[in-house]
Amino acid sequence: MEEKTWVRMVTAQTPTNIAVIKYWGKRDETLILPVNDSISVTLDPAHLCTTTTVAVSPSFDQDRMWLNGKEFSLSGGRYQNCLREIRARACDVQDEEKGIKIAKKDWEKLNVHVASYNNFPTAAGLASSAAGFACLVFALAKLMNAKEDNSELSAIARQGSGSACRSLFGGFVKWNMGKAEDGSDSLAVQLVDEKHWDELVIIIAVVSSRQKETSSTTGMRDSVETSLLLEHRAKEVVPKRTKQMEEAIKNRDFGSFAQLACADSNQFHAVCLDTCPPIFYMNDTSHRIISCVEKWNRSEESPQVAYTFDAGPNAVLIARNRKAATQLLQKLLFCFPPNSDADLNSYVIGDKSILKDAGIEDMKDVEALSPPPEIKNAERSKGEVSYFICTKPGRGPVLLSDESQALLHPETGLPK
Ligand SMILES: Nc1ncnc2c1ncn2[C@@H]1O[C@H](COP(=O)(O)OP(=O)(O)OP(=O)(O)O)[C@@H](O)[C@H]1O
Ligand SMILES: C[C@@](O)(CCOP(=O)(O)OP(=O)(O)O)CC(=O)O
Repeated sequence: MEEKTWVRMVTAQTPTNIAVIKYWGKRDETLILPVNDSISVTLDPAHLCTTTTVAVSPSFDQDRMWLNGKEFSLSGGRYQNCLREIRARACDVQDEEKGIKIAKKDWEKLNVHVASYNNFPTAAGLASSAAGFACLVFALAKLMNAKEDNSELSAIARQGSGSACRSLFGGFVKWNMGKAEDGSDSLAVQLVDEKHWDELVIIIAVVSSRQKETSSTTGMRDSVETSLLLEHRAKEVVPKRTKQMEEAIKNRDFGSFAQLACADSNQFHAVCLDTCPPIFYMNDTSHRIISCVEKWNRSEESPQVAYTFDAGPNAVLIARNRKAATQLLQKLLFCFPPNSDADLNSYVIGDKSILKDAGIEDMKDVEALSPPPEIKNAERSKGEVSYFICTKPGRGPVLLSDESQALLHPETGLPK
């Protein structure tokens, strides 16, 4: 290794994902091995993603990380596991232009700096940990010239947070639970890429709430210990449902897709209720959103929208196409208008063209919306939803080669 001080950096961008067949329950807590397969859709990184820059330099005296601009400890077991696993796979690196030569054996002695930024709220029930760990592992693998493919990297990201393994791919992704005790076959594979079913539109209702009381990690541990329904779900329900979901996705069969996704979300929340002590992730607003979607779907010949809820009250609504998404947004804005002083521009974010298609330009248009005909005496409740994000299925991780997008300074390796 040359003694001259240098900094080598890599920047990556990784999407978040939402499960349509849920992961809930581990059979191994340390390796993060699940009790069932799960399937997710990757969300468009333009609206929800993590950007992470990782750097290495002989001048760094310890591993350090900054998350959203603030120093953040890497001492947690999950970060340590990811770092150890990637270091074990590091290879020789040679950058002639910068005069950098790192031999495989040197990686054990070199420290890294990590700076990460989420373009959406962290720890707000929008799966920042999934995008975050996937991005960390992907970026470190590229920095250290690890030769593993994205599926193999997903088995490392999984050790940061289970759901993170599914963020290594775009489109629809399956996490195979695997059988091996060492977790080597518990990894993510891409079912179809984001172009396969590009008609789908996703609207996320970020529901106003306090910080959740039970983290996913604790919640699923309690469910494994106490819920008989979870045992039945993992053994009898998910294996069949996963196959049916794969078929529905392959055939772009929205009717089956919606039925399976809604049923699986509802069963996951039923497992939470079946847990001792019971866990309540959804709130009254979540239930009202379910009711709106169910009534609309029943009033049509075939389902227009699927809903799914993770470990929190936010609704992820997947519309069969743009027309359905436009109608959905109109119904949602009727039932859940913003507070009177709110600005529409910050109430509906992401792909605003859907708002335009819905003919809504300002608050007057929201006030003038007609009640959804399928809901009797539809009420309007202001302020129950904090904001909506309009997005779509998206691509997997990418490297950002433009140095101006790096979050660390190319000479010091400290946050810009
Ligand atoms: N960009 C990131 N890089 C590395 N780790 C991150 C990143 N963003 C979030 N995390 C980790 O994830 C934690 C937040 O995870 P948590 O499960 O509480 O929330 P969430 O993933 O945003 O929401 P949810 O799991 O309810 O969907 C953070 O405290 C941090 O440890
Ligand atoms: C409800 C879920 O979002 C649970 C996600 O759990 P996490 O992946 O956050 O849990 P850990 O593996 O303990 O980090 C369902 C899902 O994403 O499949």
